[in-house]
Amino acid sequence: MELDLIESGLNTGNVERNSGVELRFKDITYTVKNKKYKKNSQKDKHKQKELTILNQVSGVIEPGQMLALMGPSGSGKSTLLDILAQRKETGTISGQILVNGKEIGKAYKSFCSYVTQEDTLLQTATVQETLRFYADLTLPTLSDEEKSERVKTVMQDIGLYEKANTLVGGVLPGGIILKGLSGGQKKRVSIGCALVTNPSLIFLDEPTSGLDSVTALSIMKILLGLTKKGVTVVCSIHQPRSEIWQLFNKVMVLVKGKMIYAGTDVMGYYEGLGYTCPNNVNPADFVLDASVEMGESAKYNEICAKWREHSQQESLIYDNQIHKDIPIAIPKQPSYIYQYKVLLGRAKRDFVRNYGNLVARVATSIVMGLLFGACFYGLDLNQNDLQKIVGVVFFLVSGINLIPYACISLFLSGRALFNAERASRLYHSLPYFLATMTMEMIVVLAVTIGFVGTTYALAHLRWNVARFFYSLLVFFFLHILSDLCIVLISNITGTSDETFAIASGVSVIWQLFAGFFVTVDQLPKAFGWLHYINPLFYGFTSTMINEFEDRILICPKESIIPCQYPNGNDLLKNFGIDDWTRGTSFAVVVAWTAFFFVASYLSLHYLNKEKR
Ligand SMILES: Nc1ncnc2c1ncn2[C@@H]1O[C@H](COP(=O)(O)OP(=O)(O)OP(=O)(O)O)[C@@H](O)[C@H]1O
Repeated sequence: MELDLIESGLNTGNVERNSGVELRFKDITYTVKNKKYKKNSQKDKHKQKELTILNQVSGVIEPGQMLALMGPSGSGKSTLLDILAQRKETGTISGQILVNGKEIGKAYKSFCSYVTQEDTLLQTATVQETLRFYADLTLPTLSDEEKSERVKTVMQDIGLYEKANTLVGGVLPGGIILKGLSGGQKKRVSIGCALVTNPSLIFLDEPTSGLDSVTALSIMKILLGLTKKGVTVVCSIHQPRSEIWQLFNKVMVLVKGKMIYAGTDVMGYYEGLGYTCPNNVNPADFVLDASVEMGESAKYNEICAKWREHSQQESLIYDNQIHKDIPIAIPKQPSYIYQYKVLLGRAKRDFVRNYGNLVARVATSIVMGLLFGACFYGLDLNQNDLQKIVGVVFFLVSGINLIPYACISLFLSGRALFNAERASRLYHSLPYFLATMTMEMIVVLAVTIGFVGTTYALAHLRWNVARFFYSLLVFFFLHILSDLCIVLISNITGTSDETFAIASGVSVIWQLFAGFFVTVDQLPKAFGWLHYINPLFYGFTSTMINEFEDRILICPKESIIPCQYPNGNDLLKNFGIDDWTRGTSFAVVVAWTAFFFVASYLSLHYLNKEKR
């Protein structure tokens, strides 16, 4: 039924299509550094410094064609697609890519879209919201109504109009399974995202991989429907069933990084080379098997040379063709503020629909506060309780530092989506980072109020409005700082196990040298500096001063032993922190937070790229 919708004729919404473009690539060569090559090594003297992944690959893709890019595993299909979609960020690329006979530079992106092999979609968004997010970021000049119209059209194109309000679904960070779309429907949404801008060309990396044969066929029929609208579809594909094979009207075959065929009669061409398809064999299986054989045969170079000669002649014909002029407009990039607003809107929705982490963190913080309160209920300012008050202050500092460990999987799980969306140049990393951190700060505020508020109330710490809010502010910054430290480590390592191992080591060192277990004066001189590069030391110092400065403490009456701490300042002196003020130590906490803010953003921006 869904397919009927597609085949019944598609409209293009309000977005003008750059229809009918011809894509030509000439002599594409792609090389990468050979990581196994060691300079000056006798053993490696026969190894090449560089590996050639694609070697002078040329081809023409005509408007409205449905093209299968085939070849054995490792032949360079994904690499060629990445280069044609201009998503390759590593290695050296040479050659030319022409749209209707012209090199169009930055405008190229407005003509084409790319669908990756894996569906990287936000689980908590509905189909409509997912497409609207793309429309908001890629079509910023359209009005709200026009964008809604466009999204509606795309949902019809991909046969998911009925599922507009269904969540994408999948496994949420932390392992909760959210019911949603099937694998095939998710693939359609990925295709829909690529269709929002109404591209003339759509590249798909193995769109049927991981799907059952019926779903794979329905996806390919959707793509065929697009070609009827003038969209050119280019798919890398492994071993399509014969019904899918018949949907293609052109095949390109890559073997060991070289093109050995491109055209509409691969069977006839292979027969000419001496490879005949036996009866009752799926033609796609035959093409793949024969291509593998050619790659291994002694005639491989001869076969490549023959095709190259053919393609050069073909190229001459295309060089002399007169092409329709195309509007070459460089797509308008929305401002960072606009991107931030769109990303914040999505982050809010995600936050509300995936509230498990928020609830767990706030509930844990309140339970921890209640436990602290129960253990240290109603502390007084007498000499016996002073050590307990210091203990509560320290454990608040260390607890706040440990709570962000609950977010390691949350931070890491967002990376795949971020990488994929950034590779599609949907937005810049800065608005993404700011939107993510804005939502995180709301949780941090709730956790800090829950934890610190409960403890302060029950343990009777310095309970006046100004002192309490000051402490809240210090703990809020300590929490953000600890969050950002984990974000930084997770961006560097990229795995939760390593993040946990490194971050827990850092926390132990920070806590050990925070000034509670070993005071500043007691530290061996060689380690003295460890206090000063330790954010928890400044947080502890600041809250200790807030708690004790200028406070009259209770001394035992009629005691023969002199009172140890008649005033809070004496206690601060004993901890070696009387040289600091609340303000200066808090300023250092803020400076550390700023440092981690910048460092974690830079790590996100520079270290978190798709390795394409
Ligand atoms: N940046 C790179 N550094 C080193 N080798 C690379 C790089 N990019 C690609 N390759 C190598 O180039 C070859 C072609 O890779 P590519 O992924 O394009 O092949 P493919 O035909 O898509 O394979 P498959 O069908 O298995 O997905 C592989 O051997 C791959 O390891």
